[in-house]
Amino acid sequence: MATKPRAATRSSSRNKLQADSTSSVPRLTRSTAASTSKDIASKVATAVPAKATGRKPFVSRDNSPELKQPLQRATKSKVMVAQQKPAVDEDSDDREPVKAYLRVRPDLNNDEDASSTPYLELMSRTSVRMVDPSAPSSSRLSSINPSSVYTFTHVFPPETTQPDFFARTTLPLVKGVLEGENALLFAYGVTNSGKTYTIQGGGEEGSAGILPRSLDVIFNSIEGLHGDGRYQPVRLQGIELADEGTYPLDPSSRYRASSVPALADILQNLSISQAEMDTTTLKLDRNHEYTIWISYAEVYNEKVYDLLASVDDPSATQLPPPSGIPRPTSSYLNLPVPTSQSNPLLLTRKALAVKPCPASDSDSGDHSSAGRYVAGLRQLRVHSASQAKELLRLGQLHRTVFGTLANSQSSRSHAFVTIKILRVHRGERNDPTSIQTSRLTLVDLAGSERTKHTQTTGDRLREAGNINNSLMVLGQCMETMRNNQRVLARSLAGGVNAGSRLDTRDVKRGLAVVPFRHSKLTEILMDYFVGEGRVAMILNINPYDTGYDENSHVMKFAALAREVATTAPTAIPRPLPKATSSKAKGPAASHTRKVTLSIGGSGKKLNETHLEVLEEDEEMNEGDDGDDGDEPINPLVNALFDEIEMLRMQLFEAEIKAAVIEAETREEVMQEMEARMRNMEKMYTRRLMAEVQQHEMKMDEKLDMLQHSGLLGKRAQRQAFESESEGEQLEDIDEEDEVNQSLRSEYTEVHENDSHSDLSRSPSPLAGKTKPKTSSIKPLARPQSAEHDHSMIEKESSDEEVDDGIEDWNSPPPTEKKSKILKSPPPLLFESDVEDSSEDKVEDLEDELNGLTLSADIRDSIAVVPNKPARQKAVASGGSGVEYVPKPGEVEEVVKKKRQLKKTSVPVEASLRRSTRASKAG
Ligand SMILES: Nc1ncnc2c1ncn2[C@@H]1O[C@H](COP(=O)(O)OP(=O)(O)OP(=O)(O)O)[C@@H](O)[C@H]1O
Repeated sequence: MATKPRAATRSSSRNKLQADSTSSVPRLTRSTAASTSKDIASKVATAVPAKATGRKPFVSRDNSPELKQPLQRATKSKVMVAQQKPAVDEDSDDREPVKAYLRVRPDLNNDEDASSTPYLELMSRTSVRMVDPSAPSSSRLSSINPSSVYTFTHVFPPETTQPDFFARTTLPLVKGVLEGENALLFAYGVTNSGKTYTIQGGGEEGSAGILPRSLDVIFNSIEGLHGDGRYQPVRLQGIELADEGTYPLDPSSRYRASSVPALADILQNLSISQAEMDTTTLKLDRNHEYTIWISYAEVYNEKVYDLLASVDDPSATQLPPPSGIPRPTSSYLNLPVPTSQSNPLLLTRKALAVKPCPASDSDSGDHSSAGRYVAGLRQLRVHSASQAKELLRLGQLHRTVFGTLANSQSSRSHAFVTIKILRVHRGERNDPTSIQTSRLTLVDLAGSERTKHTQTTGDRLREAGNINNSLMVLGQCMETMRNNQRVLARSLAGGVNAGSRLDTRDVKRGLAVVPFRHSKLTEILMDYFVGEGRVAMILNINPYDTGYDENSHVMKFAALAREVATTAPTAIPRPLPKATSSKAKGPAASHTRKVTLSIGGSGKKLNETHLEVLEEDEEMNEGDDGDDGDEPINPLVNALFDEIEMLRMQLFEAEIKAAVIEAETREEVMQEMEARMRNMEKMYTRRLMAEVQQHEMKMDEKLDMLQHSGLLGKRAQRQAFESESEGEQLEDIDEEDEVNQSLRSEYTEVHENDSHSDLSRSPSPLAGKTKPKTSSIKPLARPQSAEHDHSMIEKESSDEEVDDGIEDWNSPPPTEKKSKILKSPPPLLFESDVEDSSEDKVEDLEDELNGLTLSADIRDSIAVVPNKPARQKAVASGGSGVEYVPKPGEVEEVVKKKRQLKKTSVPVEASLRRSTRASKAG
């Protein structure tokens, strides 16, 4: 009877391959090396041998026949086997990278100022940029780029809701677990970044985290498909018969923490909400029955503790034995408060050992591939989501109590919740070998802040050191796995290119040992990385209250994790283990600390509880979980292994140190170079500015010279003349008329004055200038001596200098002066020069004006000596007065000189303005 189904299975395998060879020709045309490479990749990605995995999760009882005992194989499943096995075999390299999700915590201070997150910028749905705010702004512009772009599977901005986050990250894993896959999800980030909020949730409506939601979805989906719990899980993936009388369990029974009003009632600040429910339901194969089991552990100070150790299990015929020493009360949740200081309450908890699973747990029968488990960790069955949440609440309470006792506001331990699902086909519920186990582990890691930032001392320092150590080892494991995978890929590529067969032993030899055993955290998680399981990581980041350094460290960790691939998970039925036998337990070391716990606050009575916490070390030879203690372990091999790991660690540390020194040196050199470049930049800028100023001054001087020489004015005049053409000419004519008139009026006035007094003088030319030029020509008094007048006019008209003085003080300088200026322009380098030259100009002009006054005296006599045509004109005018008639060309001459004077006055004015400005500035 036993051989027939086995033959059927083998034949079905052959059928599968045959079917595949015809249906999947392209796949089979790949080189042998390539297919070998897949096989190797799935098995030797790390130095710790992986389990024989790669089988697809089944969707019905028939699609994983090779996992079951031959006796249980039904012939009717052959067809399905033939169809599905090839896919299983070919896809044995079901490796996928670790998924990394980034979640940005909102600003809880409601700080709307966006500048409070200067170093984090969301670039897309999968990437963010971080810019080091401490980097000097100049270096941001330089070639040295202080910003880094990090890529994730998905980036969740601060406004992401809990349901949305759950649906995108955890729901696919929950689905996989219900179908027989294993999955690990851990939250990583610095303190206060939202890890606990993400996993467990907040207190508000709709803020339940991924853990309660996962439980809701699981129980929604298996509604009506509950198994009877005849078998219970042991270790990592083993199954054993449940204790008699523990099943069937009344689903309405509840787990209890305490029968005494206790500390548990006071420390009720727990975030796992009972009221809220996620209504998502997944479609499952209804031919299966499911039982759900929960375990809750924490790693604190490199010791593993069971957070459900003291929970009263209603299914157990007797309560778990009280741990520790007979003192006032037993386990930590049954705490009467307060107690006196002289008789402190003793809290005991025992650390659990992490042990290798027995070979029987491995489907390959290989001891090394069976993984490691926490010996003595309770796995409690739950029948409903609310029961599960209640249990987790108690575990959370336990964690909070001990966290509070450790005087810590934040989670200083790594908390692991594992939801284990046992699934069996209804028709095979009595066959333990057909039971499949799958598990989902959610890990809330302790904050990743570094000790140098937290300035911790004493116990806190030890705590922080252990946290950092475990997180560092996790990083090292990932790095080694990634390097191994690269080595492997290179070897495979080389083998394929060379067309040679690959020797797996050679490939294995080139792989490094992954240091999982260097910390409890990695030891527990190891199975997900080396064996089977899908791994996802949530990066929590709080850009508001935490620094750039801390968060960039977290980002780098994520970047590393994303480069690691894990093997796709599989559900494997396990053989029933041998009967368990108790073994002699070795003495356990213990660590005791005394703590005073104060409870109370505003409006509450202050209670003080004096506690003594006894943390016992794990027992070295505990054999309560079956045959794992029987595994033959060669002490020499173990010692050598430890030696290798130690050396590797030393090498790793040395490399890290060297890398750090190199990075620091580079940074120093870079900063020095930048400083130098900045200094040079400043120096050149100063020089440039000085040159620009000099050029401006020179330009001003040149302009001054040009203006002094009248070149600029002439050009402008010429241009104006060209543009205005005729109109300008008309203006000139007007101006000539004006001059003509003013000469006449002066002439008239002179004669009028002469009629009153011979000694009176004509008004000064300046006064004449202020007079309206449109003054009408009065009838002139008859000149006393017309001949004298005429002779004087002739004399004056022959004297150019005197004529120049007639005009206003804007009149152009004499021609000799102009040429003088052209020949030697006055240097205007110093203020005093400017002032001197302008003062000189003013003095010159005043002299000219004085000369003008003198010429007025002369003009007195001019008016009375009209020339002949003038006299004739006077007669023609009716004889009422003598009118002055200018000589031919006289008016034009005066106009010309007037213009010249105007031009000369412009540079003088400019010089005056500049000297005024300079004196103000001085
Ligand atoms: N997405 C979010 N939306 C609203 N509040 C949040 C969010 N994330 C975190 N918080 C709040 O921020 C605070 C800190 O979060 P939490 O305790 O989860 O941080 P943590 O990373 O677990 O810290 P520790 O490592 O110290 O335990 C809590 O008050 C929490 O309610």
